[in-house]
Amino acid sequence: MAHLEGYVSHIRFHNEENGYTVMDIETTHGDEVLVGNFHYINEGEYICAEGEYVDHPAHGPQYRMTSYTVKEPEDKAAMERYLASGAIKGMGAALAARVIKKFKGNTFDIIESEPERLAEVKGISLKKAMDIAVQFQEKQEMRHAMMFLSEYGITSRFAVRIFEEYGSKMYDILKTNPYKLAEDITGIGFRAADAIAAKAGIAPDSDFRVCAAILYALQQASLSGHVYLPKDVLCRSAGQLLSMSPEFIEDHLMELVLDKKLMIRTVNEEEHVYLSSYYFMELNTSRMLLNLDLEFPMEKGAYGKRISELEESMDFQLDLLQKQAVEEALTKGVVVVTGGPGTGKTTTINLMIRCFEMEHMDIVLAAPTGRAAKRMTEATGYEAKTIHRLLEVSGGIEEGSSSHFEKNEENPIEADVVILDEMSMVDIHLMYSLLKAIVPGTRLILVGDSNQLPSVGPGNVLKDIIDSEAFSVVRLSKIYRQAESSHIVLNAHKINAGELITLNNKNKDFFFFEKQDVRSVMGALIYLVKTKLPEYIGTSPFEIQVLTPMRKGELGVEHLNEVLQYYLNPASESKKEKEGRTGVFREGDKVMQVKNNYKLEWKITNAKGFSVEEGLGVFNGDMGVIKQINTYSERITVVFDENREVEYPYSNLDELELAYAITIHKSQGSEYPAVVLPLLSGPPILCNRNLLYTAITRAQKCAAIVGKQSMVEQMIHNETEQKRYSGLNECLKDGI
Ligand SMILES: Nc1ncnc2c1ncn2[C@@H]1O[C@H](COP(=O)(O)OP(=O)(O)OP(=O)(O)O)[C@@H](O)[C@H]1O
Repeated sequence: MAHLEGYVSHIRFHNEENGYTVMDIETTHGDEVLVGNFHYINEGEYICAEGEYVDHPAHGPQYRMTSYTVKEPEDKAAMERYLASGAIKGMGAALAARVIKKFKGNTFDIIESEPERLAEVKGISLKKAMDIAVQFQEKQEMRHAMMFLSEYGITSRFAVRIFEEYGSKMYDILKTNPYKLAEDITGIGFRAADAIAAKAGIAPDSDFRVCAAILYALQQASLSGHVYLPKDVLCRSAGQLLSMSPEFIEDHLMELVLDKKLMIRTVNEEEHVYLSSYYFMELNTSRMLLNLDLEFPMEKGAYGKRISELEESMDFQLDLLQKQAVEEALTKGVVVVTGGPGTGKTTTINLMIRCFEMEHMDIVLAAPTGRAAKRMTEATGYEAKTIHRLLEVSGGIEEGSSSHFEKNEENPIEADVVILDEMSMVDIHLMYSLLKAIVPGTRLILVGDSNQLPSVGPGNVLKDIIDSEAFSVVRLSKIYRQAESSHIVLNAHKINAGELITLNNKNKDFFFFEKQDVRSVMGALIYLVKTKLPEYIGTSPFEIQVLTPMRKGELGVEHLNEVLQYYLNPASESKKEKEGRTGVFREGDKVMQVKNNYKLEWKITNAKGFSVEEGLGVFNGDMGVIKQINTYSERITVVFDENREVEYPYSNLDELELAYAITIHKSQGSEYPAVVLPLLSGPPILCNRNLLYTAITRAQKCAAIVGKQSMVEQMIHNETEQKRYSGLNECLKDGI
């Protein structure tokens, strides 16, 4: 063990995650390279480290630290060095020298206890003096906090968030109830908090621990789409987390109910346990929907006349259901139109729009994703917005709270009719936010295919609304898009009906390639994406979307992206790269935003590089291409649809993923010129009919399956949908 001490003259590298740092140290006998896990360190500080000298194979001799302390600067020279190091913003070398010259060895005492005196130095105003003092104090506190948190195994990245959230209360929270971190700090879950609690010596059967596990189990359930959990399911799942009996867990439920953190609703003698926020969200969604369902009396003759006028201007006859849909849209407050691909949903929306136009009504169209909104615009000739844009997302507020929209009950959407497409993708959060912004008197028309996968977020909104039988529902079933010319449509309907599909490749848009193992699937897939399909439909390989059921495994998203990146955007000297969470990002890569971020700024620039439009928000599922990686400013520029450019600081990179391959779940609501599906094997709970149906219906011009026919058949026969615990249906039925 050797001792090393000196000033940090330069920090060469610092990993936020684990604190690993490489720095140059200026010692009395020359410069040294010091490496180790440092949690908070600034250039200009004086370090006393214990450790050993090692000879790194690539970087040569260096000193590897095992423990260290930061020595407070005691003499004039050390103080001047610290102040001049850039640690305090607005203080450079010249100013630091003047301050030290004036206050000498008392400088730090003055900054701490009489900071106003700093203003006696030329170039420091009273305001600047106070600012220096605040920064100085924050640095001291932060270092102290970092050292404290590192003893609990907390990395610098989270330590900063914890300190910012709680300030000096943090010490108390860590010692008494570290589970609070799981509630308040994004990125810290129950398990991380539990590990901290164990280090803090908190008893395994403490109330805090059990309550935290219950809340965590419900939060995890919401990530799987559940709005509530039945009591027994919840107690079992929290019990498993803690290795405790469900009965022990049950005893703690009431505590959380009294604390207003949980709500319990009894339905058919079964107790449904909700996080309070979800309980009220569901209840209010139900109430607001029912309030919208007004009658708009109109004489039969009047709308009959409208419909005949419409028919006269068209080259085909409306079927009875389409007529019914239009009639109900004119006379009811809430109408649902559902049906599979090619059954005339878009045509029906267009008819409704024409009728509303005749009545001089204000019509607003929206869909959950940018891509779906774009399609709606093209199909109707009316501008359709994303629901987020319609609600006017405002930046600065975290996802999950519903108050991040400018449009709400106080500032509602001004329209006579709101028509929403791709309703199967709308989760309970979004529906609730949307309904808050629609006042009774506005008609709401919900269009979607209830056989698509349910929304990624919690809830089963479209299905619940249909199943509740509380509203007019028109189920379109006749397939109009000519079956013989589109095997995508024909096969989608067959799959939905549980019928096997013919995989003989005797058609123009639906292909199957039988392959028995991963290697052969991979080979065929690469050939299809890189060469065959771009030629066949006349597009670029980036327009061919690989969809897969899973994230993990050789045919999962992560591995497929690695392979496809290698073939479609290989490394080259001219392309910069940056290591991300799941792999390398490279200039020219196809990427996708994987969470809603209401704060990210985008801009559209003209040919001369001037910004012509700007806005906030990039949403889950938005796809783009990496235009530039700037290693100097540590930012990645991505160009999304409509040439929207977004700059991602490196710290936001976990919001991006490579998107050569994406999960079928993520593809919902989007359509692609061609889709390739590798289907070899997968867990039955995931690989069901719904999933195959959703994947196939994403393809516009061409769908190709590569894998085993038996797997395709298995999926068609597998009707088991993952159960979603959602109570909207019951609320609507009960009229609450
Ligand atoms: N009553 C009808 N008679 C004849 N053709 C019709 C009728 N209704 C719709 N069509 C035609 O059927 C085709 C499919 O209709 P449409 O695009 O409205 O279906 P969709 O349900 O919106 O399909 P998708 O969900 O795949 O977009 C269109 O070409 C449309 O013109």
